[in-house]
Order: sequence, then structure tokens, then C-alpha cells
Amino acid sequence: MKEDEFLERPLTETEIEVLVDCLIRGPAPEQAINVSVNSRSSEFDIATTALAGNGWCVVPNFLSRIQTQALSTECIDMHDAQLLTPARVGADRAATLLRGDSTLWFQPEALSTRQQAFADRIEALRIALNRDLFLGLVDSESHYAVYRPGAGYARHLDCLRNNDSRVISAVFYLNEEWQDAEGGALRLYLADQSHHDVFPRAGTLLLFLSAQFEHEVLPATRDRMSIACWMMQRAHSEARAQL
Ligand SMILES: O=C(O)CCC(=O)C(=O)O
Ligand SMILES: [Fe+2]
Repeated sequence: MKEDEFLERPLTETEIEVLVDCLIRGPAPEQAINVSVNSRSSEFDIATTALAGNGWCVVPNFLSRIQTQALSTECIDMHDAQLLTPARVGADRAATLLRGDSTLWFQPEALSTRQQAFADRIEALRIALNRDLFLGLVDSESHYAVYRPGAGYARHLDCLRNNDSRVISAVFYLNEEWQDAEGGALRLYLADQSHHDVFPRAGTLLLFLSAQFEHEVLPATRDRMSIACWMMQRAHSEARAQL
């Protein structure tokens, strides 16, 4: 294949895997040529450009339909088994007025196969964001969230008190055949005082800068499932402590 031809089309999944692999581990000798040719091009180019311009973006079909359905089933099963617990806001145990979801944090050392598929994609995205936007993201954390009908999350910012480590908020939705009339939009408040509603359709990933965008989860008429994820930089307080 000619090098120009290679650059003019999006990368295949295999090429992306190779690229990510090389970024993490360094290229295997037989992969080195392709990777150097493609080091500025990835399937997340549209997302990183939009994020750089607007501070937020929507990535459709972040995982395959089968992978998304598998996560959705696992989330429902874990919810039915009462493994999710009512979320808290900071140290407040009676926060249900502000926030009505139940959550279960992913355990990085004990991910299910389906959670691993999500974590691998997030890792590829984290690497692309660092490469293209120099965000210095070192880690991520994720949890399942279920909002029962009528539950929401009042307008808020995702930054934790006394901790500036969260840089990117990423919300991945797990709801098949969601209808707008069922509500449940994530309302993102924009700098010009307008807002943008993102409906929680299966396969959609919403990304936004955690410190810049207040947002709110509107109540829905059916169960609403998602994976909420944050990509983090080293907290400045932590960095200072290590100096
Ligand atoms: O589920 C969503 O759309 C957003 C959830 C959220 O804002 C949060 O967990 O901080
Ligand atoms: Fe949030």
C-alpha cells in the first residue's frame, strides 16, 4: 500500500489497536512503519477537534451494539441483585433531592469482560486526548448508574471539592430504543446561556470538560442506565505534596 493512500482513509480497528499498543508498549519491529506514518491520525480526530473547539462533543457508536447490550444487561442484573447503592453528594448521606441515581464503581483489578471492553476504549480515547490536546490525563474511574423513573440529578459541576483531578467527564448510555418523549436528557449548560440536551441512547458517549460545564439529568419515565466516567490528571494538591 502507498503511504499517501494509507493516510487518506480512517484507520481500521486493527490499525488502531496496533497504534494504541505501540503507544503503550512501543512498536513491534514489523509494525513500526505503519505506526510512524499514522501517528497523527486516529478515529477520535473528530471528537478531539470538537472538544478542543467547544469543550464538549458527542461520539455515536462508541462501542458496538453487542458490546453495549452486554453492558446494559450486566447493569440491569447488578441492579436487580441490589449491588448498586444510592449515590451521595460529597459527604452528604441524604442527597436524594439533589441526586437520585444508584451507582456501582468499576473495580480496575476485577473488571468483567464487558467492562474491560469499555475500559479499553476509554483508554484508547485517553491516549488520543493526551496526544492531540496535551491534557496530561493519567487515569480514569467509572461507575454504572441507574436512575429509576422520576429520578434526576440537579444542576452541578463534576469537580470534587478540594480536588482538581477530574478533567474530562464521559457519559456512556446503555438504553435501547430511547424515545425523546421519555425524557431523561442530560442538559448541558453552555457559555452563551443556552443549553444542549443529549438523550441517553444506547451507544452514545458524551464528553465534556468537567470544570467548565454545569449540567443536569432530567427525570425520565423509564429506567435510565449509563456508565459515568472521569478522566483525571494528577491533582495539583497531590503533585505539590510530592515536590
Ligand atoms: O447520566 C448522565 O447523563 C450524567 C450523570 C452525571 O452528571 C454525573 O454522574 O455526574
Ligand atoms: Fe455530573
